[in-house]
Amino acid sequence: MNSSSAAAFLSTVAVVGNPNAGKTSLFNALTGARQKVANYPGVTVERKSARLPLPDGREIDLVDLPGAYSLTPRSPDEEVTRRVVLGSQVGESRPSALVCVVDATNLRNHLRFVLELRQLGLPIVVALNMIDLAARDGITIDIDKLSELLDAPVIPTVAVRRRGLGDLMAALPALIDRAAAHQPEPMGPGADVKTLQAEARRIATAVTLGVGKARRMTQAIDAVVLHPVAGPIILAAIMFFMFQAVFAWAETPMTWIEDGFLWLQDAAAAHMTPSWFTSLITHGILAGVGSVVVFLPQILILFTFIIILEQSGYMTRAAFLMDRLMARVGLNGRAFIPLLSSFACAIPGIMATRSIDNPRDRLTTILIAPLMTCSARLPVYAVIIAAFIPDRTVMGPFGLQGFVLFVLYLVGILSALIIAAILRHSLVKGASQTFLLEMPKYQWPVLRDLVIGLYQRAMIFLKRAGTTILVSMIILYILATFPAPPPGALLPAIDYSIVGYLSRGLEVIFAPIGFNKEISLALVPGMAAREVAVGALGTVYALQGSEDAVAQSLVQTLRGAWELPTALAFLAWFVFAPQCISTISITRRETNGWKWPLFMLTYLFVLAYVFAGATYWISKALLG
Ligand SMILES: Nc1nc2c(ncn2[C@@H]2O[C@H](COP(=O)(O)OP(=O)(O)OP(=O)(O)O)[C@@H](O)[C@H]2O)c(=O)[nH]1
Ligand SMILES: [Mg+2]
Repeated sequence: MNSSSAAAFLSTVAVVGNPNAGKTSLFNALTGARQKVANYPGVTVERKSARLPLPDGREIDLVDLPGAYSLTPRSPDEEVTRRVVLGSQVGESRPSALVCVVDATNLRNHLRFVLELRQLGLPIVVALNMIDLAARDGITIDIDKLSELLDAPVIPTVAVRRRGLGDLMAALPALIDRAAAHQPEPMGPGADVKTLQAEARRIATAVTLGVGKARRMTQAIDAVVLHPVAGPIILAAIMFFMFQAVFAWAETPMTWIEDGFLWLQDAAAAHMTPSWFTSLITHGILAGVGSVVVFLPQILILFTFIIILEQSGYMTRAAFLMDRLMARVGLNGRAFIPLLSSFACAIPGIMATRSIDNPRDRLTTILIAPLMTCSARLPVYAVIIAAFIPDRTVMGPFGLQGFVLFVLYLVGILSALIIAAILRHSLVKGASQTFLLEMPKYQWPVLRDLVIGLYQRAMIFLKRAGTTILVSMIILYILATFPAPPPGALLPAIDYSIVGYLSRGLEVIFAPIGFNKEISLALVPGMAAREVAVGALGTVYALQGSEDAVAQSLVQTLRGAWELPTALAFLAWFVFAPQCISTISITRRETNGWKWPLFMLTYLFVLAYVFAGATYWISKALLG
């Protein structure tokens, strides 16, 4: 068979099931893909596919889908699942078979969807996933009986330990053959939800042999972490500790990276003849990119915490704790996960709003997502904090620097809640919906997922440093060195360049809020990606320094060049920072038009300006 006819016969098999059943874990384990897995419902919001070679030499196209409770979609991500499964997705062939993933500890709820899917007439195989957790809870399942009652093969699996994968693979060829032999019968009226629910219960009871010590551990932990008083205190303590760690643990690796870049700068300067090009390498690229890359350790520490909290199942408890507060400002409880993702980056956060069923709730969440402190802002905060906030302790062992970082994140969250409340009473009126959140079981984080998650974060960050940031730095450098100063010029060369003129113009706009011309200038490339602002400061100050001055880190330079009120105003600016271009464009895509992204841009700009200005003038008055 040549490749084109092979492609023509490629069958599609879809992985379907309730949210958090372990579909993506299974998909990753089977295909070697690295899609995001986390211990809460609603992680996958798009269709993802990969080739899978079967034991008999054929290949299939395996598709991972967002979790759904039924084929009656309640949110845009469930709609994706429905369309793919029913074959109504444009440009896509209907899957010829389904792998239905169910959570063995939650059969009563998960079997209902399997029964509904079975009515489609497609060949199915059931992956009875998470049997390790079932065993832990003392649940035993009669697999043969389940298979008989469902009239489909049932394969016990532990997706995260790769158990049962061989058996599952072995079941696939027969499935494809059956699909090829019969066209699925057209769907009849089908049983209603209540009937299916009752049947699911009946089957679950019939095949579940022993429910032993059950979920005693989960209940014991929940009694503490969901306690109305202890719960919020624990949540605040975890967040507080997380930001302390970001500063406390990152110091040593950051020094290494910083020293490495300084060494490179010195080495380049020493081995290359002084020229425009040498200066581009040392002052433009190394100073600019280096001042951003040093923040890699902090980003990784932050994500270690986030991933562990996600995987352990704690994040859903945090969502539960926040739900009352969020409901009070008119946010849907389902907004928690998208907002949480926005701490990494607003883009996946805004995409994750697809799991919110109510369009108004969804829009509100999209509009406030950029107020969650994304990881691109961490370098900006960190460099200013390192330069201006003394490294001393407050309250016992806790550091002032980590505390300030915690406060900055908190200000972002509080402003988001306030803005949401305002929006719900003005532009985006209407009742918001309550939601039911399924609490996942507690689990030890899977090391492999943690490592993959961190690796992916590191790559995203370094890739940006090597692309967006690098390119911005080169453009900035060129604009900062042309035209060359006239002979006998008295001011630093940069003052005669295009950048010099531009920054004097921008300074007019930003001087009232305490920004100098270097900051005003850095804000422009900062629109490409926020951390570029730091790189731009690195380059601009490196260019201003006298040629023979020893290279010093950006932190040292800023300490000498800025006053404290300016530094604080800069921090305040970035809490609201009119977001990067990518956020605007994803908002345009997800809201189908320019109206909302422009609104978002405007309101954030106004807030940033007002808050930075207020911070500047108030702190100036207080500090004399
Ligand atoms: N112990 C155990 N944990 C599992 C197993 N399969 C998945 N998990 C964990 O269950 C959680 C959910 O896994 P995912 O693969 O993200 O679930 P999903 O079905 O893709 O979820 P959505 O995309 O939200 O619908 C993760 O924390 C996994 O590590 C399993 O067989 N055993
Ligand atoms: Mg998934």
